[in-house]
Amino acid sequence: MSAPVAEPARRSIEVVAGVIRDARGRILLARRTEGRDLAGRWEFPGGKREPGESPEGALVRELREELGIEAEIGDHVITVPQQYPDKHLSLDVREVRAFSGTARGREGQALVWVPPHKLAAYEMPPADVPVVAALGQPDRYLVTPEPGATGVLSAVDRVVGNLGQIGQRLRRDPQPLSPAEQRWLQALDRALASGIRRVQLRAHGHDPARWPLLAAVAAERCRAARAEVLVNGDATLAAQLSVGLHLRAAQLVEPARRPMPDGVPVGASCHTLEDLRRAQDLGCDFAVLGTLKPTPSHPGEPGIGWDAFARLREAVSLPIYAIGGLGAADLPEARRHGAQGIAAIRAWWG
Ligand SMILES: Nc1nc2c([nH]c(=O)n2[C@H]2C[C@H](O)[C@@H](COP(=O)(O)OP(=O)(O)OP(=O)(O)O)O2)c(=O)[nH]1
Repeated sequence: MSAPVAEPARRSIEVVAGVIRDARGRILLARRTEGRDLAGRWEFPGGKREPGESPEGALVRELREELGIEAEIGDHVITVPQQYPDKHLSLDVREVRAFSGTARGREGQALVWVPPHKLAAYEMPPADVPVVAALGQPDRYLVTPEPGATGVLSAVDRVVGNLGQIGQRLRRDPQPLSPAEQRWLQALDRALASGIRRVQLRAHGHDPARWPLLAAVAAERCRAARAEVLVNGDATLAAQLSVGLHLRAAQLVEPARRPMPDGVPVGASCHTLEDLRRAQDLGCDFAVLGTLKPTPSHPGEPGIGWDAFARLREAVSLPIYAIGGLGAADLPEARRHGAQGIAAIRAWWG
């Protein structure tokens, strides 16, 4: 009998990279030169941390060597753990608060200054997808709670064929909304006023005949606040309201391709590595992973904790929100484990 073949040991590298902005707010990317791993891809300037070096010290040295600038290191943005075929990467990204000198590619690398909203158009290594999202997308994802007790519906309200008209009517005359629904909309308004810019409209247990109408009004309020909206689970309703779709984990097995057109946001709830891989294969824009900590809404579930979150996150190249028993105080820790931020009902509800 032959001895079991040991898996080849994977190298582990720690890399620090900087977000360098010019006076116009554009961000500097450098192109990886030929003959190196991931050649041709664009990256945030930086490099490997040497033994004994602090992350800040390593970044100052790398930016001096690669670009000829003297940098002042600012806030932590995100640390992305990422599994590559031949190595394990930890990519620690920092803002560069200020720098002196003119950035030049001193190692023959091409440089480009990119407006933040155009970063996603540049082909970058897998670990940079969560970095670009962390720089431009909300770190708080509100999941709405159940709207509560419902009122009486008129026959007209039951006709959900023309949501646009019904939504218009409800906005002019809020009478068809029950007191519980009105309180729910007021809480949504407060959440939007507090700065929430990504919302999942979810109404487990709400009267399904009333939900499309309430969702239409809620979507309109989110739009007015320039918040992105995704409807939980219902692709037809999402299309009728012209909003995004948030897939439940059980729905990840159904579609063979992205269920909404490009440009319309698609999120997914994930619990396992398989869920995350499916979400990535489907072309989801982001995922929600949990449950992170024990929470009253999931009694008996211990929560996976941050280390397990990071191990799951590193297997895919997706922005991922952590969910479950988390709030604003957990945002820095979330970013240290590669999370886009925190998804929550209670913590973000008005
Ligand atoms: N500087 C930088 N590196 C990145 C980014 N994204 C990303 O995956 N990386 C990876 C690519 C490399 O594997 C590693 C940076 O290593 P390096 O540039 O100092 O050295 P290298 O090419 O010799 O890397 P390696 O073969 O030793 O892994 O980090 C990024 O945005 N900036």
